[in-house]
Amino acid sequence: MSDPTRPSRDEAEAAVRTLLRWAGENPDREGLVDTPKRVAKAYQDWFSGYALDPDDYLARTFEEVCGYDELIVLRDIEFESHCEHHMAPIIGKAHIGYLPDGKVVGISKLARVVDAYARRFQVQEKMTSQIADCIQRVLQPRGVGVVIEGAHECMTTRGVHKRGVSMITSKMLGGFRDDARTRAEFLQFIDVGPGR
Ligand SMILES: Nc1nc2c(ncn2[C@@H]2O[C@H](COP(=O)(O)OP(=O)(O)OP(=O)(O)O)[C@@H](O)[C@H]2O)c(=O)[nH]1
Ligand SMILES: [Zn+2]
Repeated sequence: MSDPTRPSRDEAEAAVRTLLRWAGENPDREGLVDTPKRVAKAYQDWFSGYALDPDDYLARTFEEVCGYDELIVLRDIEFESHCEHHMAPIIGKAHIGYLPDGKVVGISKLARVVDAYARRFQVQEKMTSQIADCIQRVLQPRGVGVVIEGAHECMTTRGVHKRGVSMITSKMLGGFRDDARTRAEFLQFIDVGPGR
């Protein structure tokens, strides 16, 4: 059911015109006349995650894996998100590991879970937790580890103006939290950081 409090597309486009005027522009000049429409369309893309239920991606599992019970790692999952404080891009990579408990998921589904959370307004810590909690809740593996490396444009193109800074966050659950060897093996597999 659609949310009756949600603004219409016309209202969203009018808000973009207001911002353009506030920046000192004339939204009626040729180059800008279609910009509110383009921005609304871009928002539908950047924030498409609100319409998705990430749990759905993990519903289909496979059990014919000949008893495979070791670490499964998907590293370097690129994502694009936006920080909820400044609405500025966060560009980065997520790395996910889990210890299966009798069933596995198609690996693309882990990347889909990342996107479903990334395409929202985010704080990196929250996104890291959301991804790990979703995998734990739905797949119920023996453990999950999520590490995210993000570059925050609110720190590079404005404010403190620091380039080349990465924020690294991690969330470890189950065996990844309790067993130092599992955690170490995961971190060795993903080998986070430049120069690897
Ligand atoms: N912990 C955390 N902080 C973030 C994230 N994205 C942006 N921030 C920070 O959120 C903070 C918001 O601080 P405020 O003081 O309210 O905002 P501000 O005046 O624009 O701060 P400056 O960025 O320092 O100019 C800033 O320090 C940002 O660097 C994130 O994902 N996690
Ligand atoms: Zn920010």
